[in-house]
Amino acid sequence: MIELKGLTKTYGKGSKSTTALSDLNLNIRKGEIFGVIGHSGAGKSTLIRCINLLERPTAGEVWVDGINLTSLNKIDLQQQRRKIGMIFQHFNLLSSATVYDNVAFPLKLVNTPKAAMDRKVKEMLALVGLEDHSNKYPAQLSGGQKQRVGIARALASDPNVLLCDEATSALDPQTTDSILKLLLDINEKYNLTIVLITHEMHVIQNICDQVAVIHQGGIVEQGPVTEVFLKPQHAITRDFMMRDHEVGIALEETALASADVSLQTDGSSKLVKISFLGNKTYEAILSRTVRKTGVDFAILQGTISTIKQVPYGQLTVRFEGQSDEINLTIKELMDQGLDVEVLR
Ligand SMILES: Nc1ncnc2c1ncn2[C@@H]1O[C@H](COP(=O)(O)OP(=O)(O)OP(=O)(O)O)[C@@H](O)[C@H]1O
Repeated sequence: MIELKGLTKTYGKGSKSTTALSDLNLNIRKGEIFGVIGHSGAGKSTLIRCINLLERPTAGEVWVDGINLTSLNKIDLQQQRRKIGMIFQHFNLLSSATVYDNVAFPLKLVNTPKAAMDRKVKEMLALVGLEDHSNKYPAQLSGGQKQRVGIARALASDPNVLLCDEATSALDPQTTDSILKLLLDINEKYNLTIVLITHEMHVIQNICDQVAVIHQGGIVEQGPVTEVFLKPQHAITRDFMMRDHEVGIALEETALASADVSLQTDGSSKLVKISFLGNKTYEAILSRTVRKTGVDFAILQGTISTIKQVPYGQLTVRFEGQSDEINLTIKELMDQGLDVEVLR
């Protein structure tokens, strides 16, 4: 659906130039919610603005729906851009226009007949739950309501793709969640491809199918959110996880220290991290297994949460017993579909 090939963007020239994106490649499938996460200055805004060519890449190609946007002339590009909606951190609404006129704006630009425009605007306002606010001005709305207008406006032209540029960064946590829920509903209802950039892991965790981690203008890690979330490989990804789970990480460090003590006393213990996904999170797999193998365990740290409404759990556990019994326990857990990482 969206393919970025060798994307490079350099701002400025000579010694004062900054390379924001460097030979970046990315593939986004139709109907996916694809999140790009990165620290400030990593290149997120540049990347998302290159997808609809609000920013022209210095080199590389942008393909959307089988069309190479970078090869189009101005008129053809304008036409293709209508199929790519965009929402922004600070909403970018017309302050002197009503909610109705803000949503109608892209339809007026292409001379949509009045009756069709009225139908579409009302449909979009109902979709975002603002049908009773159509005569208000942006200044009379809350942040979440302003973003809902932004979403209604972006969807009014029936786009195939919605780009979200830090769309919830200016909102409080509760409003953020309601906007994320709306994006998820829209994705499901219209099979709309959504690309979002963010610096917040919980945004990715809430609604994304796939995630790419961007650092210094390149993608350093990418994959299904469940995989990247449960087994972060790159230091930058781990850093993001740590910010969201600081307490858990601190406890894990304590657990590692306690394992050292235990190892010094009897030698037959192992510290492991067990990850559960889906319904397995709620099953009594661990207790069933240790009852069978005769191993004791101490739980040193644990989390249960959800990734895009799928439950997952992570436990840091110290097994104690004969070393062959411990190894058998680990094997049995893995055979039952749990992910087990031996920490020490
Ligand atoms: N118009 C510009 N002119 C010059 N340099 C720019 C311009 N826009 C971005 N940059 C530089 O490109 C790099 C990437 O910036 P970009 O805004 O894409 O990062 P970001 O990940 O979106 O950061 P943030 O989260 O802070 O918005 C930075 O070093 C930035 O200073």
